[in-house]
Amino acid sequence: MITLTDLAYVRIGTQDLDTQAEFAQRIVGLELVEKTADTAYFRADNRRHCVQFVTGEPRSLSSAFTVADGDLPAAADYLTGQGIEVHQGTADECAERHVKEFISFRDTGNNVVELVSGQTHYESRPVRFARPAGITEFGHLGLEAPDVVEAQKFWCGHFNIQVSDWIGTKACLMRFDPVHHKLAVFDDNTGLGHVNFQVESIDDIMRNYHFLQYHGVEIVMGPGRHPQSTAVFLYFHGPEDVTWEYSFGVRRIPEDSGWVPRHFDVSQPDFIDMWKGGLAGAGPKWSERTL
Ligand SMILES: O=C/C=C/C(C(=O)O)=C(/O)C(=O)O
Ligand SMILES: [Fe+2]
Repeated sequence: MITLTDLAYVRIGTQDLDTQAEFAQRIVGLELVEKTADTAYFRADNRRHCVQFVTGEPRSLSSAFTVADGDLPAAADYLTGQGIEVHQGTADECAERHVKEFISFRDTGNNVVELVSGQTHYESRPVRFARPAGITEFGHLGLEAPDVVEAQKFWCGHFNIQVSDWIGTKACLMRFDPVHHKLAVFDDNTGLGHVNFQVESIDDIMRNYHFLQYHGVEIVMGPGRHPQSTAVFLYFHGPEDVTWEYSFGVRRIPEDSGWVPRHFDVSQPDFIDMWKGGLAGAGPKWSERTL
């Protein structure tokens, strides 16, 4: 069993680094920490960076979690013993990621996952956000997998991960600390579902909504409120199909709470947005009535 301590970063390939970098700053509001000819790093909290774009094929490259210093060799042995192929990060790869050490492997959705130790943090320097989106931290990652049940067994079987909630068998929201979920797996082929940032208030959600609308950014969903985590959310599309999310007010589940995962019924109109609860049994549309 491997103990995850935090989320570390996500690495995303891009065919248009400049556009991604401009969107991440001007629209998402992140701090650009460093940009070279083929990579750009973005900061949202004390981590030196949590998002890295890398020139190449536009797809998710890897998602990373932190383990305690000294835990990586045992983690590598454990995964190898389970028949999972493990790559040991080289010195150059570690330098590129700004970590002391990392290993990588593939999950059941064929997503590359990295376990890192010694991620560089800037504990005292405030984040120089490119705009006041209200971001407080890198919140969670949504990954895709063709079989969510199999993915859940993988994550809960090998890591200190527990299920917080199920959305049919279409999604599983999982935690490894009191936050309702830092990892969500969605039913799809493979790849990155979305990148979440927590924001400070519900006002930030609404201000960001108007800001995104003003800029003609495609809103995927929201503003709404997830019944699972009770977070108020706003999802939007960036270049090359990257989905971003702001959310506020994620539920915390204390370790001794005896939490039992709930199963949300995907046939209900409010299954992922409790503000749609009023649609249940709403009948024919008033606007479409025949006089
Ligand atoms: O599709 C459901 C999403 C639920 C939540 C939540 O409860 O906050 C997410 O943010 C997520 O899974 O990403
Ligand atoms: Fe989310």
